[in-house]
Amino acid sequence: MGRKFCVGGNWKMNGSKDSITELAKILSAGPLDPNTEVVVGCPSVYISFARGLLPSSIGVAGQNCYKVKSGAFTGEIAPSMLKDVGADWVILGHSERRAIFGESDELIADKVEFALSEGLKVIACIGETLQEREAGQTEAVCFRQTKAIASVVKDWSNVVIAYEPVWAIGTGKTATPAQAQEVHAALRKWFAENVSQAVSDSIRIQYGGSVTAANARELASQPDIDGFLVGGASLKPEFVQIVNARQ
Ligand SMILES: O=C(CO)COP(=O)(O)O
Repeated sequence: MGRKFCVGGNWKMNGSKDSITELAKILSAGPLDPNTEVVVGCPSVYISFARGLLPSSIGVAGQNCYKVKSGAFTGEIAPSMLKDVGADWVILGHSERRAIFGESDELIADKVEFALSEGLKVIACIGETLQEREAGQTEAVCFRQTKAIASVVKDWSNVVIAYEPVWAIGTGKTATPAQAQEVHAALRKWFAENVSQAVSDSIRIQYGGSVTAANARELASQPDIDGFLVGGASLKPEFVQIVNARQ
């Protein structure tokens, strides 16, 4: 269908100059499948440093940003600042932002809208908790989160959706390829019915949650999985194999 496979690494609050230097060497050596778009989500204080070491083919993302240009918002970072230090993407709405920092659908939508308007590309994260899955609410939760994001997006070409079931994040409990495919297909149908067939056909939907070199190939073979958002394994040499999962 012509959707370019897109693999993101989300380093979360990990790393140092030393470890980023090592990782950049590994990613530079690759080789990385040229048919896969690669982005790494870097702690904001290291973006400039990482950008200087990574090959230009790898995009760099912030892991959060605020919803306005500048001002009295102690501790916050503006999209223009991320761009200024070398990021071209931002990850927004990660479940850790939602759960630990109390970010609402509405705040995330405001951030997505502003980041896009400032010229950043956005990886927008959604996903249900275990409790929600067990209560049969997986689709309802994912659709509600997606709807909030969709309400502010006009041009979808700079948006990637990351479906990350919260129960699979950092737990070693990966969704099975069938479980992930089921939600990805449901999301694509949601886009066809609520946005447009063209966006449904072109939007890239990543899977995230305990992706490793060992499970990436089978997940990548699913028709509606267009890439990954990788946490723990993105800090390791196996990230190269995950990037190359479609080869
Ligand atoms: O949250 C994630 C990526 O954003 C997934 O994390 P893990 O790959 O460590 O489970």
